[in-house]
Amino acid sequence: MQYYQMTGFMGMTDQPAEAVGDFKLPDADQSALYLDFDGTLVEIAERPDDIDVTASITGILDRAMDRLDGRVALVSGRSIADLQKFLPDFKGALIGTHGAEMHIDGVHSKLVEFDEDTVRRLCRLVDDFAKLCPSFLVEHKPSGVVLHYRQAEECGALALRFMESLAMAADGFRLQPALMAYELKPECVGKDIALTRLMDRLPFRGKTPIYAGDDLTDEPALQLVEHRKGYAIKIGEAETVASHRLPDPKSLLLKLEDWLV
Ligand SMILES: O=P(O)(O)OC[C@H]1O[C@H](O[C@H]2O[C@H](CO)[C@@H](O)[C@H](O)[C@H]2O)[C@H](O)[C@@H](O)[C@@H]1O
Repeated sequence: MQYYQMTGFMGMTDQPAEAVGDFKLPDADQSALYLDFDGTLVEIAERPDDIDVTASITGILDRAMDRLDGRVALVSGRSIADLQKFLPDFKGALIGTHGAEMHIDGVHSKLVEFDEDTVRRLCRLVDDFAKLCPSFLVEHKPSGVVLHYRQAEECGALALRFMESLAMAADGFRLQPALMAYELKPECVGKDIALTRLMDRLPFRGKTPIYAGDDLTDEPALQLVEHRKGYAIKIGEAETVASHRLPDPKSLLLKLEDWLV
């Protein structure tokens, strides 16, 4: 049994055999495009602020917005403020902080309730802890906090123990393991939950969903897209519920470029 089957992300039936990248995207006129950000659209970098949002990425997003009449959304673990910092001209929908917030048509909304005092306390505690090992990097989010250890790999186990303890003590919050990072986020947050809300409103409603994502946090969203008979695309080699796969962000950009001609 595979990992995602054990955790309930993946059904017990075999996935269809398909060579990596060997699939055709559906008619753009009938589709909506949902893209994870880090590791899917942009390559992973040493630090969250080091990512390179290339002209090719912004160009593809512009073309997709045009070709799909605005049915393009980014679905990220990053906060919306952070996404907007990297993509100031993007006019599509944004789902941020793993589904805790949404920005659409210039309107920002908070999608889940959580205790803001607890978030402030968690941020302070993680900030203090990180001072013990200067290579740690702390990222504050509106609804949580991330402890990055990419520059302090030897401290990964220590980071896990500390963040696990905080998760146990903070009512309503849970630990989210991430790429070389541990995050504390509200229990009720999920990209799939936010995505359901977005898919059910115009201009996304009734269109075939195409979702690309690389992380564990994308799996519930990929599962939702499979369920809705859309195109779930896993980026990278990790196990997945998705029926389609591409090796890296570069190949996703090429696939989208071909599709949008
Ligand atoms: O949901 P995503 O858009 O994939 O965001 C997931 C997290 O991405 C960022 O952290 C990761 O990417 C960084 C830049 O490549 C990398 O340095 C870090 O090690 C990764 O964990 C972001 O900082 C987080 O807030 C997102 O949740």
